[in-house]
Amino acid sequence: MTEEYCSGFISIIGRPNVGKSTLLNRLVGQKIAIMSDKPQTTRNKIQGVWTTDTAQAVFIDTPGIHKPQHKLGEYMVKTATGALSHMDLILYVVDVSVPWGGGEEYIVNMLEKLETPIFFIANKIDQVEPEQLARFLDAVQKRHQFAQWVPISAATGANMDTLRQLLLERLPPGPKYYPEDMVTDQPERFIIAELIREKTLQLTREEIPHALAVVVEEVRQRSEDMVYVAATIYVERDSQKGIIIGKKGQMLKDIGKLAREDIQHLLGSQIYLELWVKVKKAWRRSEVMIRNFGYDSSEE
Ligand SMILES: Nc1nc2c(ncn2[C@@H]2O[C@H](COP(=O)(O)OP(=O)(O)OP(=O)(O)O)[C@@H](O)[C@H]2O)c(=O)[nH]1
Repeated sequence: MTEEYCSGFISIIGRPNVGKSTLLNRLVGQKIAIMSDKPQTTRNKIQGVWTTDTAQAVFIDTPGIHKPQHKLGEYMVKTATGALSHMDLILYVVDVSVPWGGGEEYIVNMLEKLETPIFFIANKIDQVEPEQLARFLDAVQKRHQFAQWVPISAATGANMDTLRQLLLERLPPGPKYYPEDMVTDQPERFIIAELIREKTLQLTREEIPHALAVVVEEVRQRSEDMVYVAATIYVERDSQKGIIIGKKGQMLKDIGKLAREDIQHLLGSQIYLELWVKVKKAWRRSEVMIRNFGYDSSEE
């Protein structure tokens, strides 16, 4: 039997301390940290990937879901809402051991504007009696609707199998974006792509938008101490290609040099890095998503 592979992008959101990281770690087992000194480049960064035989869930961090205190806050919230609308599923985590309050209502009001399916994750059920949990859920269910209500304990693992099952059922048909080994001990390919992307953004500054993809085509051991890496930088317009290549190819050389240094550091061996720049117009949404998530939330 051939079953269609499914994949999608999921964001875990919620107020501070509700257990988002604990839940993520339960789901993917390991956090992937992406190095960058430029905050914007890690906006919507990948937090982790969960791969099964039939599906792959990519978890994306969309910071900024909080009550805006000032203009920048409002901007952040707008960006976050934009990013959330690109997700296939949102896990909205709530701590059932503390009373439901205005902070939660604020988030829910914002979430209700989205069309993205949302699971209400009632976390820390190990902290409350069943009656208290029932009352909590009942109060929220009277006022709001969610695609699923899933009580769990991220700390103890209670009901996590149910959540995993429900989550897999929600993923649309799609490719395996990342190799399995990414969440075990070899996230090289992914990190190499991130490093190249980071250097490209760093050197070209505002001249190209953050929507740019790096695909690592090949990582091959050439000799005992030399690894060959081939990667393609995808952009949307010819003008952007020109900027990245630069005069007489100088920009691309500089990007390659900086990236190579970091990759050498990462892999602990000499690197031969070959970079191409290609224009690919009109990406599908899923393709935009794989572009390492530096997309502009206003684009479609
Ligand atoms: N008892 C209990 N504690 C939990 C559970 N899930 C998380 N915690 C604890 O709650 C605290 C906050 O958990 P985090 O996973 O760091 O919460 P977070 O939402 O990522 O927090 P921020 O990073 O501040 O947004 C930690 O001390 C966790 O150990 C749970 O299901 N039960």
